[in-house]
Amino acid sequence: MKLKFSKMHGLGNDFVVLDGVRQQVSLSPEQLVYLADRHFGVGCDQILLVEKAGQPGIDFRYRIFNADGGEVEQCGNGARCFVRFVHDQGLTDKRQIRVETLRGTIEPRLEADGNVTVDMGEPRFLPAEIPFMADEDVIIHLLDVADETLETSVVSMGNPHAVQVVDSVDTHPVGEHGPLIERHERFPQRVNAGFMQIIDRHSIKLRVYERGSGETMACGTGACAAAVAGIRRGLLDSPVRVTTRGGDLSIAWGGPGRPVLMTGPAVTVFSGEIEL
Ligand SMILES: N[C@@H](CCC[C@H](N)C(=O)O)C(=O)O
Repeated sequence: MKLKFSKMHGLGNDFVVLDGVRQQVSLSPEQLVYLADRHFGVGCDQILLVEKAGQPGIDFRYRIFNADGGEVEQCGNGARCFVRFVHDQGLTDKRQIRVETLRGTIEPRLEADGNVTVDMGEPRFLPAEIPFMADEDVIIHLLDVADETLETSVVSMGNPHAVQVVDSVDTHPVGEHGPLIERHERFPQRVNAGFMQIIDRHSIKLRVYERGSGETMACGTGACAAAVAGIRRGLLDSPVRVTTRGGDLSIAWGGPGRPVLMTGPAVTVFSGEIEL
């Protein structure tokens, strides 16, 4: 089977994007892992699949697979690439679309300056998939990791994030703590581990060790989760500039009950065809 794909990225968080509207796409976990493999396949952090929507009023269905082949609920940098892909490929002429994901609807919009703003929906501090969370008002949880007790905020942006404040993202042991947090027994579905350094009330530096992909250059939902956690903890004010290893995102949040707006770039690198 030959599959057409585009290689895209949002701040270096890179994707293989597949058009499942005009071609038949049904991939096994092994084929997904092969596509994501940086040595034997195309190479990416996530594979994004565009499908026809299953409900009226929605433009497309958006499916996301981590590099380990597991399907997940949400991907923020991918959402920006998604709207650029469907627009540039002629799948729609709309600049703002409604997209269904495994956890609700998001609305990405292509801006005149080429950036994309995504209405990511409401964050939640009581994710059903994280059973140990007992009270939505509890915004700091103590997590024992590597002989240390970490103060983490657990935020769902559709997908789960455990975010902590660190003194320096450059020297913090992200590579050591990230995998331990990702697979901590308190997260049966595993979790994305965020490490944020507060620069001032409107800016942070962020590294994210992603569930199923390892540390990435940037994580869109991780940026939303970190900004939301910082605002709820009284450390930050909206909008927040989030500086990742791949560049900057702007995150705006009006507080509980309001959606998170994420703005940043979406870039196509090349398109190709691969035999699977
Ligand atoms: N890179 C993404 C998040 C992708 C999914 C994540 N690894 C998960 O397992 O939840 C983003 O930009 O949000």
